[in-house]
Amino acid sequence: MNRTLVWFRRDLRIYDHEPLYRAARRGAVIPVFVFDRALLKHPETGAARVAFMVDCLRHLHQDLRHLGGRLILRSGNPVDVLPRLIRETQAEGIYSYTDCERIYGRVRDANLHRVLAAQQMKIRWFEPPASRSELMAYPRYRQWWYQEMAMPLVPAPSWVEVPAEVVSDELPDLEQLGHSLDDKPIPIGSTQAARRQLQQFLAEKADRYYWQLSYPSAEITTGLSPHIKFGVISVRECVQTIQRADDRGDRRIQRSYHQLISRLRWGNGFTQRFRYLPQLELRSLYKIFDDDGWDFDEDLYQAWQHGQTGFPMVDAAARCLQATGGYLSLNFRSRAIYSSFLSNLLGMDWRYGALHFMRHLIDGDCPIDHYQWAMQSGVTHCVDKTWTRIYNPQQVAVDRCDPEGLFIKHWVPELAHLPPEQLGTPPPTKGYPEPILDYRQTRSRRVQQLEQQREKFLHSDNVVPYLGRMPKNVMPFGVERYPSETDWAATEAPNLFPTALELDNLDAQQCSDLRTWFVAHGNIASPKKRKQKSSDSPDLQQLRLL
Ligand SMILES: Cc1cc2nc3c(=O)[nH]c(=O)nc-3n(C[C@H](O)[C@H](O)[C@H](O)COP(=O)(O)OP(=O)(O)OC[C@H]3O[C@@H](n4cnc5c(N)ncnc54)[C@H](O)[C@@H]3O)c2cc1C
Repeated sequence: MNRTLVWFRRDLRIYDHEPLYRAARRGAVIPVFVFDRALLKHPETGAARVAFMVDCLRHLHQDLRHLGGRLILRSGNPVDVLPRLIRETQAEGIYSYTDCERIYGRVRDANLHRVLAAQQMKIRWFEPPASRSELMAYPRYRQWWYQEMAMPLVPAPSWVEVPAEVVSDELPDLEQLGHSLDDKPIPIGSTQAARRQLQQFLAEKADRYYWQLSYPSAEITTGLSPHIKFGVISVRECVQTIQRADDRGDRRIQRSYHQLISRLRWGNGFTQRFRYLPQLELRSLYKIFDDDGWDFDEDLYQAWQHGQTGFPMVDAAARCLQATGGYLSLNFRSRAIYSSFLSNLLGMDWRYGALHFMRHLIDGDCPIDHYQWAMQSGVTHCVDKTWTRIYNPQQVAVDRCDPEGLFIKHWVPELAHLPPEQLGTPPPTKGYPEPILDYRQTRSRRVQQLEQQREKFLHSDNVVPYLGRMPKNVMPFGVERYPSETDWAATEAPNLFPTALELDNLDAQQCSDLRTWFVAHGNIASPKKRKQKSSDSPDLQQLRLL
């Protein structure tokens, strides 16, 4: 009987999983997950996310059990573990999805490729839905994405036969993986839980989602992000479930569905950008922003991390992130206000912020997190000059995101006695710090700086010469702050799989296609246009600022 090893990574599900389905049709399967120290000890790895992942693995094992199989767990470097497992099980080779989340994973997969080839062993890579190897312009990708989402889901295999003699390690606990819990509540990690979340959203929240997205206290979003990060549910299944759901002819629900599907597409789009340009994990999109350098002040960084800036909306977000890992309670808008404060107003390198987020977010996903950070810092979509988004963290933030002050009062109880209209700039209060910066001054300094930096490339037809290149040194950001396993990064300019775009070899058409990934698109109104539409109802105005 044929035997195939199916290597799970961030695709911890049995449904809509092509490698598993095809392997099961070939014969026996060895479904394996490898606890990889390089990832467990990456500076951006957070304990809460590892705890969630362990729960996903527990449920994946149970789901495989229902199909007659089980999950085989191993620990070590996959480049050593997998060839050994192939030999031990006499499997013909490995089926797996490609993964473009991190440079580390792409270095590992290139090494694995080489080691397997040297031993005449095979690996077959599958493209995850919504991932493309070739460069295409963003509008075409967007169109293709909808076609891809409409493809039938791959069914779960009817049976998974795992050879009886293949043994698995025990599922480790968090301490055995080198982490300890920091009191963040961990949601259940399973396909069933993700499906329940989505159903609950459709039944109870869809009529308000679009309208209350900016209010963290409304907790109106789906809560799917950690599940999507680990691939416990496929984005395609989410999209099809939403499209099938009854909208009851309600325009509000239709609008919410549309908005949610767009957001799912944005997430995939960020991964695709990383596929083209893995350097985005370590660098700003345009070289000039890193060449000019950033400010850094450890005391201010600490104040920002611990919610001691004197700006209640920022401090509430800071404390919420540390206490909850952001799950459901730290929505897009509060993440954006919080991040903009560090990079724009304090002028600090966005990578310090992205690092802190990744160490705490349960849904921490490198392409989304790093790209969002870079976007909020104004160093990505800036060919369009209007795209300077510096959030005002004072009363404007309270009025637009927390008009009743519920979020702030929950996380900054020192201010619970104040009315909402004082929460933007609270009067001196015992136990609560004075503001650590002057908003107007710092904002205008940043706007000036960004405009000067952008001048360098803003009027060029071809921006590719100005983009940051893949660095030779791939050491992750943050290794000097947190003990990490980084032997893999010792090689200069390592090979990557999938390979990155070679920016210096693009033809004119490719340069122009690439540019479309980094400009604002038609369906996103520029701040100027939003102002012109100010005759809209307050609800509509507020939403356009998302
Ligand atoms: C600085 C910053 C860092 C962020 N870091 C992450 C991160 O590490 N992981 C992460 O999943 N999201 C991140 N986001 C995006 C967004 O805040 C979260 O996706 C959302 O809060 C997750 O909750 P949800 O699944 O309930 O959201 P829902 O609104 O229900 O969205 C469903 C899914 O759509 C996708 N999505 C939603 N909003 C966005 C967005 N703005 N950009 C890209 N994809 C989106 C996500 O996959 C999300 O799970 C970040 C945003 C900012 C501003």
